[in-house]
Amino acid sequence: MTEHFEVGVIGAGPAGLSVAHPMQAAGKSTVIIEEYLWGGTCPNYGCDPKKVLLAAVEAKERAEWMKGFGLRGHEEIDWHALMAHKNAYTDPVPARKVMNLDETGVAHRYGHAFFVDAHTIDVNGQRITADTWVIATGARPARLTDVPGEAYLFDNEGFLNLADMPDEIALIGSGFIAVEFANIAAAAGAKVHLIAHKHHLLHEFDQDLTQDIIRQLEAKGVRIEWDFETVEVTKQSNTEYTVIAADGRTVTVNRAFVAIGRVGNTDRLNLAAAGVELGHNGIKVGKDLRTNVPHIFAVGDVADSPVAKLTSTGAFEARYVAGLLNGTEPAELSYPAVPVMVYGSPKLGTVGMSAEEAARQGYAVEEFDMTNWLEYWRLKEPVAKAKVIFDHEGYIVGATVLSGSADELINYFTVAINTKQDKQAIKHNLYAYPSLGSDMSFYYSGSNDATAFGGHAF
Ligand SMILES: Cc1cc2nc3c(=O)[nH]c(=O)nc-3n(C[C@H](O)[C@H](O)[C@H](O)COP(=O)(O)OP(=O)(O)OC[C@H]3O[C@@H](n4cnc5c(N)ncnc54)[C@H](O)[C@@H]3O)c2cc1C
Ligand SMILES: NC(=O)c1ccc[n+]([C@@H]2O[C@H](COP(=O)([O-])OP(=O)(O)OC[C@H]3O[C@@H](n4cnc5c(N)ncnc54)[C@H](O)[C@@H]3O)[C@@H](O)[C@H]2O)c1
Repeated sequence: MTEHFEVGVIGAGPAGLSVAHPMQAAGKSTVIIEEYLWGGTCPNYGCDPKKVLLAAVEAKERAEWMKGFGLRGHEEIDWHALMAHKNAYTDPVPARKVMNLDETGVAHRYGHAFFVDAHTIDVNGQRITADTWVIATGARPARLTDVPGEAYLFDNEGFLNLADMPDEIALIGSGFIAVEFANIAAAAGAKVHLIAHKHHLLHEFDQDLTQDIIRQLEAKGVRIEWDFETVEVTKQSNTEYTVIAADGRTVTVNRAFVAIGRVGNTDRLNLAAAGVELGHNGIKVGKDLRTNVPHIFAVGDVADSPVAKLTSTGAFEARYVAGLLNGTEPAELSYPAVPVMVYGSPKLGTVGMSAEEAARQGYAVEEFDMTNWLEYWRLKEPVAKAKVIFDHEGYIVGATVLSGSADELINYFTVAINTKQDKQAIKHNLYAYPSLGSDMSFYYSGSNDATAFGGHAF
């Protein structure tokens, strides 16, 4: 028997769920299909568990800064207890997502979905038709090709579920995941080798500020293997693996992980049966996130859309498609400024125009050290820097922030960009005092006394 719905969604990650719920709420019969963990990458084996683990790393680091300023002793990460804390967050996620679907009345089917024709999919041999399909199948870790022994490598899911932190690990990659996991593993006491195949880390970020990230990683004992092209991985035992480079260098560890980017889950959808075309980086979509087949949309990591592949952007795209289908969104999606964060120690956040692009456009780049701001000074935080870009009219158009609270501060700059604020506008906002917001406001008021260890000259 074939079931029919007005809207069908493939993939129950942040993007799929963010389109399914509002469609059902608008009275459209909606079904969502998931083949693995309800909730998808972010809450199960991505952003959220990573940030839960980071809680202990941040607490340990903050305690270290305060040594001699009111704290003494030595903090150690108890990986088993930390994992239990993480599992207390992740274990209930899939069941909770299903409960939410039941509460809002979205039908859900468990299994692998693939197209039979442009209106029909197959799940476990059952046929489902829908007037509108939304593909939200996300992405999976890219793997090294033509590397013997590659299958010995774990990925992000393996790392975020490690029952024990091995004594020595290798992270192959030099992007978000490699840097974030290197920081967590090093704080948990592992000897970490970060294997970069070129001579840079986080190449899409401000390369001046990434030097601080490199210094901080090295200070924590992370060994960065530059220009290391992995050609083979060998297994000596269940707890000993060797990663071999083209130039003969070797790194022997207890566990090695791969984090070299992600590829969209497009290959097992039988897209040809639906006539859906691929772009360079996922499913080809127009400015309304419609594929070349008018009743099929793609959102989130799987869509070849012009933004960073993040939970925030995926959910934003999904809400847009729901709004478009419900008649509340315009025919073209326009994205606000997208803040992008690397959750290392320190954290690195960026939004809007980069300093490099600003130099090309002749825009003003204001660079400043924030360690004297009260919020940073009281914590004895060693590194806190920012670069803020102003256009010719004085409006903020970009910012990059490096500090333990960069994830919060970048949000202020994101709002400043989206609401077209200049220095004057920031000064005219009232923020809770003392807080990062008030520090920022004082900075722009010119009343921050940079020479007096964070004391504000009122
Ligand atoms: C380690 C890690 C850390 C991250 N940290 C952050 C962060 O801090 N901040 C941030 O914004 N982003 C972060 N991300 C990125 C974020 O997780 C993704 O951008 C986000 O999950 C994308 O959502 P999505 O719904 O498009 O895809 P996904 O979350 O991947 O969901 C897609 C779902 O579709 C299912 N599926 C696939 N194919 C089929 C099929 N044929 N049939 C049925 N179901 C199918 C999958 O099983 C999956 O559950 C991180 C990613 C990783 C890996
Ligand atoms: N904080 C966050 O928002 C966050 C955190 C983690 C992941 N993510 C998302 O997940 C995606 C995947 O993260 P990622 O770190 O795997 O990818 P990435 O795209 O951030 O970085 C991949 C890195 O691997 C390197 N690389 C490519 N091929 C290689 C090879 N053969 N050997 C060694 N290095 C190689 C690349 O030069 C690049 O620096 C991110 O792009 C992002 O969309 C976001």
